[in-house]
Amino acid sequence: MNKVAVGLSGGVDSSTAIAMLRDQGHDVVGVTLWLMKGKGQCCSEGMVDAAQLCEELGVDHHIVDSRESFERNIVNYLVDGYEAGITPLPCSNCNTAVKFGPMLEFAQTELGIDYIATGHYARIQYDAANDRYQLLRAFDRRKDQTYFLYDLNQHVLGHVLFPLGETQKTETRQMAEEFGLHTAQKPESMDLCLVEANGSMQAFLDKYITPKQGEIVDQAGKVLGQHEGTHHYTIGQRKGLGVAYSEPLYVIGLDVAMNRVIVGTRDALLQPECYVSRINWVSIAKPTTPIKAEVQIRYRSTAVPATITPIDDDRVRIIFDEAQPSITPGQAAVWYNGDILLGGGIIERQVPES
Ligand SMILES: Nc1ncnc2c1ncn2[C@@H]1O[C@H](COP(=O)(O)OP(=O)(O)OP(=O)(O)O)[C@@H](O)[C@H]1O
Repeated sequence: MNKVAVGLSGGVDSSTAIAMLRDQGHDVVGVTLWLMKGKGQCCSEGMVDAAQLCEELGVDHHIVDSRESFERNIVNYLVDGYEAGITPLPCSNCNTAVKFGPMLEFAQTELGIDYIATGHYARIQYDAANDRYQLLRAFDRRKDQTYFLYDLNQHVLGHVLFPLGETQKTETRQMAEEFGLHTAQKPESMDLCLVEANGSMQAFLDKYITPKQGEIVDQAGKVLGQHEGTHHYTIGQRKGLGVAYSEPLYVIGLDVAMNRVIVGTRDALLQPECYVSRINWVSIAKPTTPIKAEVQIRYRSTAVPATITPIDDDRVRIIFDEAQPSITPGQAAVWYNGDILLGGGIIERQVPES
């Protein structure tokens, strides 16, 4: 029996995770990070649900005020990124900088508890041959969240449990019912927490970034329309361009200096390669020669075959077997060998060829 501090958002997954661990005989406590002001998951509603759950289970519940860290690491990161013309991925950053590291630190130093757990759908296994903790895709592939966890370090992976890694989401709800948890029928969160809290990413960003009208142009620089601010657009976006054209048009570039949104046809979206930095090698040590792997460039996209060449400690070049659409600077590229997450990093802005 281990003592485990379980991260509780107030949702069904973390509720079931803590109940499962207690059922298996672990000595559990709940920890909720207070991330944002207002109502909703991660905010007051989530904290109340988590507190009620701990009361039902008869276990202690701790709330850690993490609002300042969330503001600094996530809100500022997003606003700065969108202002600079990229589409930052907040969730992996949130997991690394706001959730896992600080929660483990809190558990170990404040509670004297050596392990934390969350309701993420992912698996960890220890590879004795390489003395590394490996991160593996969840059994429920549709719920798999490893893409957002690529940046966790070995220390954290060695002290985290993912009780739902081998569970199908349908079974999670069933277990929650069987455990009699009041969160059993709570609806799924459908989007980023900040999007849920603000209605849309645009509404969130408009609170921080002053809209600045500019031109929508094609690759030749021909003006096709007007936009209300480059931060409203992302590479690959098709909807909401308001431009009439003979073929569907997509955002293929954001030129912040010229305050222009560049659009093109689907062919123009295809890129054969990209550069990725801020690398974290997870399940293997940094290779010295190119490796073949399957690379995922968005949470919901399929991993596709590619060759990854380490350039220096913190940078790789990825050449896809087939050119890919919507390679988006700021999003994570995460590479796998089957179920095993090998590593990942952040897609760099493409440097135009001169
Ligand atoms: N504010 C928080 N405080 C502590 N742990 C959290 C918090 N938010 C999320 N977590 C942990 O991270 C896991 C994944 O969070 P995510 O936001 O992806 O929600 P989810 O998959 O909908 O899970 P849940 O149903 O538990 O909300 C949660 O199951 C929980 O263990």
